Amino acid sequence: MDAQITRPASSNFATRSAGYANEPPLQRFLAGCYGDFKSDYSGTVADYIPELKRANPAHFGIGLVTIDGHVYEVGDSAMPFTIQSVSKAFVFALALDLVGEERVAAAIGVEPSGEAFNSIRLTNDNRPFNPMVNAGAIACSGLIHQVDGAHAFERIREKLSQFAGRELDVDDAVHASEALTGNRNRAIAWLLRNYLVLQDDVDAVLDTYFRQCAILVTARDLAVMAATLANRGVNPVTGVSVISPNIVARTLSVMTSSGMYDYAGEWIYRVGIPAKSGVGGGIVAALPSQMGLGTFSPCLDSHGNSVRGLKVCEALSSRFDLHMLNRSADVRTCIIADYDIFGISSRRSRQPNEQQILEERHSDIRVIELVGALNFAAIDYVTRRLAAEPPNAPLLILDFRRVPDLTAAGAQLLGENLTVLANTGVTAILTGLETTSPVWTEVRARTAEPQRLRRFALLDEGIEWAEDQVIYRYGGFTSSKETSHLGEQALLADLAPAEIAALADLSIPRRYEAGQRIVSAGEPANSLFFLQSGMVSVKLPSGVRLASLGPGMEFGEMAIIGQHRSADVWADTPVKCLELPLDSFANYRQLHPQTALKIMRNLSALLARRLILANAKVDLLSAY
Ligand SMILES: NC(=O)CC[C@H](N)C(=O)O
Repeated sequence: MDAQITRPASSNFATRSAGYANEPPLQRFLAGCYGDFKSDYSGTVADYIPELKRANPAHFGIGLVTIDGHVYEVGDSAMPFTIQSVSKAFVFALALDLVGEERVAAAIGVEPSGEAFNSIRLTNDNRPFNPMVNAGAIACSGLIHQVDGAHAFERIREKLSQFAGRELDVDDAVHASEALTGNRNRAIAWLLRNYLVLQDDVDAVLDTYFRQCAILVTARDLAVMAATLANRGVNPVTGVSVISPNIVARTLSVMTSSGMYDYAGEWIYRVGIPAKSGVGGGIVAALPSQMGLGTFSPCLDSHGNSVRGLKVCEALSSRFDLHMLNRSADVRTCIIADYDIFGISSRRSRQPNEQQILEERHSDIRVIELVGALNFAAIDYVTRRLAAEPPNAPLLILDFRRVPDLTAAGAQLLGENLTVLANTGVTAILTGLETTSPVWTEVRARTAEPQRLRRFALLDEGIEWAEDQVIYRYGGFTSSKETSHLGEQALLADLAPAEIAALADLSIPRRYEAGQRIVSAGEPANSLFFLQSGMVSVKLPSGVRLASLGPGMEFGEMAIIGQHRSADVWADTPVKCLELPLDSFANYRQLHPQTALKIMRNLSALLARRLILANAKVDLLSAY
């Protein structure tokens, strides 16, 4: 355990920073803690396990891992030491996972004992008080042994490795040392055997327990493990789902009430972060939905908790107000935008009669864009806002593209609300969700009126579908199969029939199959197109749709003023159009300057309209 310090405390992060020259304030704070507490040699190194006596009291490492997987490290954060009792939290989680809540509860309580970690006292019904003291932890190892027998330890090592995000090893010397001297634990184990809390071979269970305590970790590992608990069971560094959120909640509960042994009450009062300590000098602390902390310093106080580790936790909690019960959240921030479609149509360009319907009925479609992980309180707010604020649009779009998670309670409230709305004729359109999205599955399962519930991957698709419903309802639908005459083209507005006929003569009739690319971004722009029937979509090479066009609309018209195509145009249906080569058009312009002027004026009007629409969208985006 006397390996060299691999990285000096003060410089391991300075070289890492990129971008702005200064390091993040939290890194500075942790480095400050290291500086402030490293000269504190109070407490003593655990010596009842002889091998632990060899720990170097100077060692001091801090790791902190954020919910998005960023790792802060200071001091001896890469120094290995034995996990000892810190393992208890994670092995408890594993036991719950393997044998289920009922069997765990039958064997082990969840009451704080108010006694030292190695207390031999059991509850009145002869169970260990909780899984965070030795008796309860040995009982947990026993439960896992009942399932896995000789492979119990390997199962534990694997699970802890997943929590840490790397393969963990064992310190054989510490294991052997405790196995040789751990008679008090042996006494506890035999007592548990007497009450049938342990049902397997006592020595085999004890060996599993001793070995699990001798697993080697670093402060960084502990921080990742804690962050996995803080992140509802998903390791934020590896992205691996290690344990279910339900089990995480139970594990954090016993850490809160008993993680720091007979200091647990004081700890939760002063620091307010679920934590677990071990006699190897480690502490894990997990602040739900924010971060995980891991500290290592071998000198322990009279409760068996690392002195410097306690100080780091206290300093961090008080400096940044991290007590878990001192929290505030403004649910109102979960709605980032709430609007009807006035001026904000989908990217599908509409025929004039369709456009007019949408302009009149814009308040029939309400869009609410949600943001952030949504819980019970946030969805309650959304449902109240729907009840209180007009418009009572028959088409309600809820956009989830910025929502990473919806709790079961949130899904329940939303499902109930959408059911009630459906019964009053409202169709809910959830956008930003793939078919496989758990949010979609959850909400759909809880909405009793599935025919009034729709889903689209993109908000734009949802708006387009809603627009179609409005247009259909008010009788204005123009079939994409309908054919338009050249005179209906906006670019040719106000041209006399003879002028239009002359242009038609210069054009080449074209037909395209559905799915065919008509124009490619980047190629020379040497013609423009008048769409006579069918639908086309203008898309960026990335696949983002800029517009969908129908009969009577032109595309590629930017060729008049630009050298290259700026986007792809795809046929969505079979398409019939007229292609007007630019060189023919150039000749025509020279011969008919007055007609050309009208066309240029129409082009300017088209571009102006597009700019007004784009401005409305920019305005909407910047308003939130
Ligand atoms: N508090 C602890 O870390 C105790 C663990 C140690 N292996 C023991 O059982 O005594």
